[in-house]
Amino acid sequence: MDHVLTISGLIRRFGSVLANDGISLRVRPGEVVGLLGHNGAGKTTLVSQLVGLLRPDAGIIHLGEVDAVNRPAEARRRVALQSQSQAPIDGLTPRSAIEIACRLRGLSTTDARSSAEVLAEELDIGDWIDQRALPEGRGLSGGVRRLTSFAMAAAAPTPLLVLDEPTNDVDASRRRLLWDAVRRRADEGAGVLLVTHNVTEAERIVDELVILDRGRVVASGSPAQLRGTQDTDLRLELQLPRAGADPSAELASDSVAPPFGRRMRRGRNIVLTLAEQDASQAVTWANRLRAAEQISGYGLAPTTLEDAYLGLTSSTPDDAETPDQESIHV
Ligand SMILES: Nc1ncnc2c1ncn2[C@@H]1O[C@H](COP(=O)(O)OP(=O)(O)OP(=O)(O)O)[C@@H](O)[C@H]1O
Repeated sequence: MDHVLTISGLIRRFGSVLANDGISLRVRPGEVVGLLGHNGAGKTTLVSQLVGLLRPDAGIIHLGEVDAVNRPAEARRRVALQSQSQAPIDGLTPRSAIEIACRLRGLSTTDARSSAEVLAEELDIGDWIDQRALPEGRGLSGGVRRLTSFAMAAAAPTPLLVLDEPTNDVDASRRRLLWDAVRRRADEGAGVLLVTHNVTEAERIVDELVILDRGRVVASGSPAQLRGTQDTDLRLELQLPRAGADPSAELASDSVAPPFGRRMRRGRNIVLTLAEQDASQAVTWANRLRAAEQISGYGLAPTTLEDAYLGLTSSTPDDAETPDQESIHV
């Protein structure tokens, strides 16, 4: 099947910063591809190039058959973008903003009207659809503005839909509606590139994930592939006491410990993966550690993509409280 987006060997520098360092990725029609990365990983730089706001230093960007670097105006017609910053809708109502976005993409007045109605219903923003956005964030909440931005991008069908952190400021129940609306656009044939640093949310709706770290692709594949574990695998999280040695540091010489897969440390928490059949041995081991006050508590649950993601990417300022993060395969 032809790809709606093909990026190959993309390089973009800002002075001495290599913001995109040879990135390659593809999006097929009907597919949601998540682009994950910490702050500063290079996500927005990539998006800006594919919509023609920045020119790459090297590399290929094709939107379908169109070379987006050399024919940006033509490429722009094949992609709709919900950018990370709020759409400038002050003075407009959500209804008029969505209808204008539709008209700019060539829809008739009648189709623009019905598209705004459908999206208001889909996203449950009917109560504010005729309320005017005012300067300085007055008139409409951040969440309704964000949903309106999404609706403006999604209202007229395009081969590629690019969403840069679409759920910022949106409440939990409308987030769900938004994800359903994204999935629906893909099921209707659009390719979706979803840019986010919210791993848990992305995991629920994406078909493929591309993980960026410091401008480079460090991993890509389906969520199950990236978790790097079997669907039945479990994670045992040990909480260490404030001043205690790490009881998982000497696993090889611990005869009671079950075989573990991946071991990751974040501050005072140790996450170990294990096979389902070793669960009861793991609980016995953890109970013994707790009785000996070597740990203050533990939890056993299915493995998460977030564990794999944190193992693949470099530490961020968020990890400042947990400077001793390390990822180890044992
Ligand atoms: N216009 C610019 N001038 C100089 N440096 C820039 C510019 N834009 C981005 N950078 C740098 O390029 C790197 C990648 O930034 P980018 O905004 O693409 O990351 P990001 O993954 O989108 O981050 P965030 O999640 O915070 O939006 C960072 O080191 C950033 O400081």
